[in-house]
Parts: sequence; structure tokens; C-alpha cells
Amino acid sequence: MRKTPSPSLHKSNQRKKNAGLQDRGVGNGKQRHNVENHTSLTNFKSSVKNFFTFLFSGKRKTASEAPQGDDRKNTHNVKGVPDFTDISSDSSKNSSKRVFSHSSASSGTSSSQLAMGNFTFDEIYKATAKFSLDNKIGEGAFGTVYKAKLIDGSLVAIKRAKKDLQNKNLAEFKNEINTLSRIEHRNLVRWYGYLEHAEEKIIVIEYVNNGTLREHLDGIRGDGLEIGERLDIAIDVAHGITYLHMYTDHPIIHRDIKASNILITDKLQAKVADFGFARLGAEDPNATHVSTQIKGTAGYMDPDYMRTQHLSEQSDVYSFGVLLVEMMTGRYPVEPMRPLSERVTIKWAMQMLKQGESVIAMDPRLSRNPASNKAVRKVLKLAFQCLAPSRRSRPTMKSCAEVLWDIRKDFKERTSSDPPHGSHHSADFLQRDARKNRHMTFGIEDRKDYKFVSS
Ligand SMILES: Nc1ncnc2c1ncn2[C@@H]1O[C@H](COP(=O)(O)OP(=O)(O)OP(=O)(O)O)[C@@H](O)[C@H]1O
Repeated sequence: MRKTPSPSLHKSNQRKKNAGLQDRGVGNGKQRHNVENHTSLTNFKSSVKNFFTFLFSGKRKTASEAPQGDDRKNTHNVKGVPDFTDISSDSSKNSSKRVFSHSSASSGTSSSQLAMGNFTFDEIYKATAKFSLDNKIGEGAFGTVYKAKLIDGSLVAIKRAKKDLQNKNLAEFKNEINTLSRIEHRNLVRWYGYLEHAEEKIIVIEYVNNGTLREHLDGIRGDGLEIGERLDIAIDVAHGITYLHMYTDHPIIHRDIKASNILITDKLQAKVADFGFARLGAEDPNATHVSTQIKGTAGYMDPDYMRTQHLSEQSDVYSFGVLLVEMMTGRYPVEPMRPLSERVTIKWAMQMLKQGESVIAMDPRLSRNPASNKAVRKVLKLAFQCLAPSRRSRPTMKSCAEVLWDIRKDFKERTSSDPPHGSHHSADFLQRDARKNRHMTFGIEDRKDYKFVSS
């Protein structure tokens, strides 16, 4: 059974205490390079310095301290404080390759190469079989994602930036590096290193081998997630985001929480990915928000943030509420092919909840039985709170994790006491059939996530 820690200490004290203590699963902060916000930029630079001062002060083993293999041609370990503002466009002028990474000594990985974290372009080139299409696992706005096998046999994912990345996208790519390099939590995708070589910009990250949550909900991965598995995944996601909000040395707001950004392991553990839009929250604990350009994915975005451009951790809570509805209903946030009253899934699901008909909103793939029905109803209630129009009324991510934990506990107790005949297994065949036809019936193939970036 998976054990999931439930954070409990006071937010600001805990953040200070834990700054950088990655071994405990609570750790260092991340920053965001934000060109529009000079205050944030200043804070960002000072936090980067603080972080690396800590990092290189001997508390943790770093790439530069790790033993180097003689055959590591074309690598250059950055010593001291890397200047993230120059991971960039002018790299092509610089013929030397540039690598920095953070140690994974505390991650439990057995790979010595990952522990050292320095990669050469040649190694990456070989590890992906020359960026072979066979190893391609995805495509995002910033480039292509490959699966790669390092010489020591460990698998990693490689994010290779498009060569013609526009400035705006490049800033987001760099932002992902800045964020990933500063976080370490089992429910967040791990970062192993960054490499520049001529025009190439490559991020080396943890390979998560079982697709995205969206693919599981769509039934194109796995055997269909049962309610208990969905609860586990929701708790994992809540813990990952709680860490970002509370346990880094500066709160991090992900800004793009959605099912297609949740990666799933073969043990159905969830890892939050895609930190391209992440940014720093307010440093001052009394500040309620930071003002920023609106970014995120339509359907998941906090309307309060869209209206005011004031970003806070509660905007992630809103998106998490949408995600909970997505997980319980199996539907996308926007379903253009549905009847009008059902097109905006959160509205429809909340309406069903209010009418006491949450079972109607349940994903047809889920077994109906008293324990599942109750769990879904409770999760939708929590979603309802996360989706409160005013951000002040929303719960924190930490309390979402706690509520979900209780729902899971209650669900497990009920299922262990309820005999299996309580479930409507007779309906399973019909449900499976509905799953098969779902794409055709509801036109899911027409749906895409609509990325929204204000100009
Ligand atoms: N660490 C990883 N391990 C395994 N697969 C991954 C990993 N990171 C990304 N992928 C796969 O690659 C796809 C593209 O990922 P990427 O983060 O580049 O873009 P995206 O989130 O899908 O889109 P966008 O960048 O436009 O938001 C993902 O949907 C996922 O299927």
C-alpha cells in the first residue's frame, strides 16, 4: 500500500525550516523568470543565489562535486551560481557545451550517471538513437519529448526545444528549467539536468512510463481507473501541489494543472509535470497575490485570476477543482459536442451535485455501488469548494489533500465491509461498451486543450 505523507506544520515556519532539505521530501524552492515583473525578477535572482549558495555550501552533493568520468567529453559543469538569465539565445555563439544539474543522490535512484547529473550532447544523441522517431513520446509547444536510455541502462525523458523557439516560448522553456531544477518531491516530475549544444537546448527529466492521466481517463491507457485509484491519484497531485505552495522556500504556483499534465507511473502513482507556466507566488506571507500576465489552459483557469490578473496559490486550487471534476466524470472541462446544459462540465456536474444526482455525473466507466457513489459525491463537494468564485473561500491544497485522504479512508473501510454484490457488476458490460464507443458518441476526438496566453 502506498504511504503518503500528510504535511502538518505551520506554513511559513515550515517553509523556512525546510528550505533545501530535499531528503525529507520537502525542499528547496524554484523560481520563475518573469520579464514583465521586475519585483519578481529581483526576488527570483536573490532566491536563485540563496538556493545555490545553500546547494554549494556542502549540505548536498552537487554535480560539480561528484566524481567525473574521464570520458565526459564536451561537458562543462557550472560551478557556483549559474546565471539563468543567460541560458539562452546567445548560446550558439558559445561553442562550449553547458550543463548544469542538481544531484539526485537523495532521490533513491541507483543510476550513477543520474546522480552525477552531467550529460553530453553525444550521450543524449546516442541515448535517443539519434532522436529516433521510435523514441518519440510526445510533442509540446516547446518541442519534442523522447525516451532515452543512458549508457548505464537508466531511462530518462529528454525535452528537446524546437530550434526556432520564439522568445516567448523560449522564456517558458527556461522557466520550466528554473522551476524543475529547484524542486524535489515524489509527486513532481524530477529534473536531472540541462544541456546546451550549439542550437540545441535539452532538458533531461525523469521518465514516467505510463502516460498521462488524461490518457487513462480516455481509456487509451491502462484498464480504466477505478474510484480507489482515482482517489490515490488525486491525493498524489494534491501533495505535489501542496509542496509547491508550502514547502519550497518561496511559494510556486503551477498555473497549468490539468489531467494531461499529470504523468502516471506503472504503479499508478501521479507526478505533476509541465512547469512552463509556473511562477513565484507572493514572497510576503501577508500578500494575497502577485499581478501577472494571464497564462493557463481554458477551462481550468481561475475566473478571479482572469478578471483581476491577480495570481495566488488559490488559482491552482481552482484548477485542481476542475481536475477533480474531470476525474470523477471522465469528461473534459469543455465538451463542445454535448447538449448546451452539459457543455461546461463543472457547471453540469455541480448542478447534478446540488440536485442530489451526483451519480448521474459519474464517469460511466466507474462501477456503481454505495461506496463509490458516496466517494464521488464527496469529491464533487470538495471540487465545489475549490471552484468557489472568490478565492478566499477556497480551501488550501493541504486541506484538499486531507479531505481526500479521509474520503479514501472511508471508501476503503466501506469496500472492505461491503460484499462485492453491492456493486452493479451487471452494468460492467454496458459500461465497458460505453467506454469503447465513447469517442464516437461524444466526439472526444474533436476536443483539444485550448492553451490560453494573453497577449
Ligand atoms: N517526463 C516524461 N515522461 C514521459 N512522458 C513525458 C514526459 N514529459 C512529457 N511526456 C510526454 O510528452 C508529451 C508532451 O509533453 P510536454 O510537456 O512537452 O507538452 P504538453 O504538456 O503536452 O503540451 P504543452 O507544452 O503545449 O503544454 C506529454 O503529453 C507526455 O505524453
